[in-house]
Amino acid sequence: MRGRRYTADTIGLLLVVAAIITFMALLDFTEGTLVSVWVRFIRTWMGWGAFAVVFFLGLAGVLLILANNEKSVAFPLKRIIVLEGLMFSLMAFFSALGGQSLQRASQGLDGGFIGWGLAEIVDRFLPAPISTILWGGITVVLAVSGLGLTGLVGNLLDRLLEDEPLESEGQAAESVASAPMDQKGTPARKARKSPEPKGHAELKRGDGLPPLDLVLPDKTVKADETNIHDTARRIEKALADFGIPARVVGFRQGPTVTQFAVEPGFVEKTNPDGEMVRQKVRVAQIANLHRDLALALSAERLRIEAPVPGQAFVGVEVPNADPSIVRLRNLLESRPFLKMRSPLALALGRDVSGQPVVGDLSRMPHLLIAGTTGSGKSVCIAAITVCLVMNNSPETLKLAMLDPKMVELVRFNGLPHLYNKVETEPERMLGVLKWALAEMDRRYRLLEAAKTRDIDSYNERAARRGENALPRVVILIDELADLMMSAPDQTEHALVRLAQLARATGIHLIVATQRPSTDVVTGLIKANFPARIAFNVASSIDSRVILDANGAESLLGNGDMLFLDPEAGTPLRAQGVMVSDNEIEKVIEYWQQHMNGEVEPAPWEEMIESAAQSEGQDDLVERAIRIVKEERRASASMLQRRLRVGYPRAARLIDELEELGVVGPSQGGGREREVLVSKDDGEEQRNIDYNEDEIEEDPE
Ligand SMILES: Nc1ncnc2c1ncn2[C@@H]1O[C@H](COP(=O)(O)OP(=O)(O)OP(=O)(O)O)[C@@H](O)[C@H]1O
Repeated sequence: MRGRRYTADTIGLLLVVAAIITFMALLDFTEGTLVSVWVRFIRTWMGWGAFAVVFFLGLAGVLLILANNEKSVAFPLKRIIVLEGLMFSLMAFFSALGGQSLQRASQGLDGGFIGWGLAEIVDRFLPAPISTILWGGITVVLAVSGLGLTGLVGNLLDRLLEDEPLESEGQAAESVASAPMDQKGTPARKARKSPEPKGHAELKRGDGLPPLDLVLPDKTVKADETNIHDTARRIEKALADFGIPARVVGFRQGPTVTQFAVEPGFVEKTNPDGEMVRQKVRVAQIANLHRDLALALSAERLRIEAPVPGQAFVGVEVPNADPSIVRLRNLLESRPFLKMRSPLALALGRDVSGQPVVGDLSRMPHLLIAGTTGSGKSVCIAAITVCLVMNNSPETLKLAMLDPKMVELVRFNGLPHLYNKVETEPERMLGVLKWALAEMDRRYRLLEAAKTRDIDSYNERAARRGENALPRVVILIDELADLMMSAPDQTEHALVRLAQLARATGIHLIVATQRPSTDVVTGLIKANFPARIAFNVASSIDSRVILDANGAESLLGNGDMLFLDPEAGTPLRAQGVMVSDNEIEKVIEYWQQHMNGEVEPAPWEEMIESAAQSEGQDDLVERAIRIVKEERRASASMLQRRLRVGYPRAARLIDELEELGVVGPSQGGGREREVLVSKDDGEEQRNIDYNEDEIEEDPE
């Protein structure tokens, strides 16, 4: 590895030296047997184009050295093609200008033999001076396109090369093999690594962002074809033993599971008229056999996707004997990730074929994560955080982290993106949510004053006018249950209101819980968090609470997840990204070195202080919410009476309820306010779930 690195550096250096020597020899500053032969050769064939050779040699050398030292400069193929074209058209143009003389070409003048040949071809159809003007025109267009990379040709090539696969990278991704199988279940062609893109990373990453080598790359894992072949045979046999003819027609291997494509066969039945008819096996028959298949394959757990969306087969997902770890670096460089072109692009993991699973937080626009203890939630939140801070500076992205578990997220203390430090006490966390609501309102007022629709247009306008842009804010909560236990109504209403309205103002929520019960993930919360990640859960009931579908109970833990993208509709199985403490430290260190790191007091400090001053207030708010829900009307005087508080306090409470979205705005004239939440919010959901509890856990 090290040897290869030095070789590349040496070749790069030799190319640069060759460029310098050639340049000097072209100007007659140096000579030598070899050098003279070389210079005569390029002068004769390329004429003055020989200077372009110097340029290309030098450029190739510099790019090679930079790329080898992780500082690769984006140099797209289209630019190379345009520059090459420019070189040839220049040579033809020189030749045409020089009167298209073969004698001059042989003396190493004009465009040399090549330039003369090109000019001669065109001259046959378009005699001078038209051909000269034509070559001049082509040269100008290519020069503008190649050097400025705008132009017609650049765009045209853009289109032509749109589907060109990016060069595959040195450090290949996790094993991402897939192959069809022949009749006997043998892989019909060698499993191959799918090309993992690279090369456009630097182009898309903004200036001043941390280098990608701060985070780890994937390790290459080869598909074990013998094992796969064997498992395919056992799946077919197990199904046949239950009277289900089916064929394994392919497989896709991901980091933790291999998905076998099972094509249902036909069974022969006698119809009432005594005739034999062929009937296709129903997918449900295969899906119902997941336990028997797990037994036959001696697999701990097995998930059946029946059918695989958009495919004509059933997917049987068998755990890999040797699961591999998904790392962040290759995902950050991958084409699907870069293609999102979003500052809030999230690299979540790799699917069952090893392809990157990515999502755009600004479109989700909030994310709910659930899973039992030890299933991978905290690792997921840490990976998301690292992914976000690898792509955003502390000026453009702010994070608020709430971690009642006090162990997982505190590792991020000191990160300049973080407001103050990770909050670990429930009372302070409530303060953060209240601040977020106030910040959202403040931002709406700013957007309104600037007559802009959302944070993007606001920031564009601010940039044009040289004003301060608004940073995006991501609030990460590592355990919702604690907050919901201490102040259920306030937490729910704050989360719901933020989830409903905060998107346009650039505030996003990422909320995790290990208790996907309906008193934590209430119906209202669920309805407002359409993007969800389910890690392994205890039962199919929990799985339905999170995903509205079974499946998460069959996951393997350790970052094995189902990602429900609101735009896709069906949950996608993936292995989550893992980031190590070391990677987190490096990224924090990078940002600390690049920012003048004064930790400002948290913006919610004031709110927390004022809350502390009026002790017991939270309790009062909770009671007020309950009362307006019951009474279906709300006014300060009613709260004054029911809560036995003074009028000013009751009026403040009504304002707080309005802020929380529980009651509508003042209608004037002392009229009662509209109650915006139904009495059954939360309750309704609880009832549904009691009913769901009655559903048999396994429909089998
Ligand atoms: N993406 C992953 N890849 C590999 N291993 C993982 C991954 N995610 C989690 N693990 C393993 O699972 C362990 C537990 O993960 P994590 O701490 O994220 O669980 P959790 O769901 O947050 O649990 P708790 O709710 O108890 O905090 C990790 O220490 C790690 O060993």
